[in-house]
Amino acid sequence: MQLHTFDSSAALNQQFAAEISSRLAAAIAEKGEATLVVSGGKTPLPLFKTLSETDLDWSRVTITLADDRWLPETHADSNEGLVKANLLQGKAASARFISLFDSAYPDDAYKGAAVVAARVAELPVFDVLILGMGEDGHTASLFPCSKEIQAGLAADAPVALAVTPATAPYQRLSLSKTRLLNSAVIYLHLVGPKKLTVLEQAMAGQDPLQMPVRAFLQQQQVPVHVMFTAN
Ligand SMILES: O=C1O[C@H](COP(=O)(O)O)[C@@H](O)[C@H](O)[C@H]1O
Repeated sequence: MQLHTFDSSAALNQQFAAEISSRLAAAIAEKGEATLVVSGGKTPLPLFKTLSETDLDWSRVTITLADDRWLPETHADSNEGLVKANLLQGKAASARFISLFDSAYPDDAYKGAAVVAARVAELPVFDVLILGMGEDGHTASLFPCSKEIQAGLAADAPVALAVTPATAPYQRLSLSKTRLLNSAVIYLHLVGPKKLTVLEQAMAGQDPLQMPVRAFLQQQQVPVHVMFTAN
């Protein structure tokens, strides 16, 4: 794991967006297409705006989420709604988006999970994966408080699974550890001093069931860059 610390959110976003677009451009040059996986929550909003203003052949980029709340995109807490309103705009408006929600089962992520998993299974190796982290050490929707945590971290997990966190609202749809690790590079995007304290706690112990973000920070399969700013 490499920790990159920035003086401000503006400096982080500028450097981070440049790095992401350069990796996506390299993937397009090599394969004709690129895949970007982002996270929801409050942290990535300014990054999404910067990315949406970045020159790139976005029509060759497929974007999906590491996780989402099981909600229609019109709901204020939908990560899909957030991405569509803030990232799939401007220069990035032509990117293809793969939803982690299925309106055929609007109230039951467990019934819809297989349909979403089939969509995600068609995607190649993720060229760029951006993860966030909660103060309980969850990442994507791999929550330590959920009964699905062992399944989500298992080597033979399906690519996506339904999750019900005990300490956070809504049923969720999360990509599994195995699918998330099928990435060329992973970025962990952290803003604020509390997130640094949680990162230090995650690095100080080993059990991913207690802090699932450890499954990404403490592995050797995929390079991980932590992009951090205190403010
Ligand atoms: O519940 C979630 O939280 C994490 C962190 O969110 P933030 O608001 O602190 O940035 C996020 O990465 C995840 O995608 C989301 O579902």
